[in-house]
Amino acid sequence: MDCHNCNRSCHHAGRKHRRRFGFFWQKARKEICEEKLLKIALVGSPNVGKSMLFNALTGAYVTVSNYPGTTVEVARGKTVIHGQEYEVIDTPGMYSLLPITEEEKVARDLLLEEKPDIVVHVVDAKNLGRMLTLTYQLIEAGLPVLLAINMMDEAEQLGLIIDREKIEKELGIPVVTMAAAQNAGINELKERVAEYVKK
Ligand SMILES: Nc1nc2c(ncn2[C@@H]2O[C@H](COP(=O)(O)OP(=O)(O)OP(=O)(O)O)[C@@H](O)[C@H]2O)c(=O)[nH]1
Ligand SMILES: [Mg+2]
Repeated sequence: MDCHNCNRSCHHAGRKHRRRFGFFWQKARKEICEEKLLKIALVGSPNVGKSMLFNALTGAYVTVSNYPGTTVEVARGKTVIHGQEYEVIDTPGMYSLLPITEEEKVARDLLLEEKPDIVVHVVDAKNLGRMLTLTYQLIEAGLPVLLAINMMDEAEQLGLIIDREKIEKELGIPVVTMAAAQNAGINELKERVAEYVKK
């Protein structure tokens, strides 16, 4: 049975509520399901650390399937932030919202069709300037974007200075710095995601 609010066959459409509401279950379920599975999509160029961030967020319960009609694999998992469950989608690498490769087309279609509650644009801190082009495209497309500047460990080794607050002001979206390979900045990212979806 699918839940009316979040369109999935889920635990809030399950036995617990049915037992509680008994005969009136069918009528009542629309009102009682306040919980909604929110979606986080991880997007960005190839090799920036999307899958590493995906693994850090989701842990063990992950499903991988081909995007319909393609050979491109999309991984989905779950994470919980402050008691709220989120589906996390690891999208194939994309350079632009105007797709050239099949991977880019899948990533673009996923964003348009799945309407994520938050789009985390993962970028490589060492190539920030070049990668911000996609950030602007995502913002212009009206998507709820959060910028995650990854590989800060390598950027720091190179002596690069990244002014997170300044970038945040200029872009007008939340910006976090992180090093997914070292599990650094993951909690900060989660906090900012929670803040963003609350608004
Ligand atoms: N030094 C460093 N390496 C990282 C970090 N995050 C990811 N990597 C490395 O970068 C490489 C690419 O990471 P992935 O997570 O596979 O990148 P991706 O964005 O999923 O790449 P595609 O799936 O090809 O689009 C791997 O070798 C990771 O170990 C980081 O914060 N610091
Ligand atoms: Mg990947």
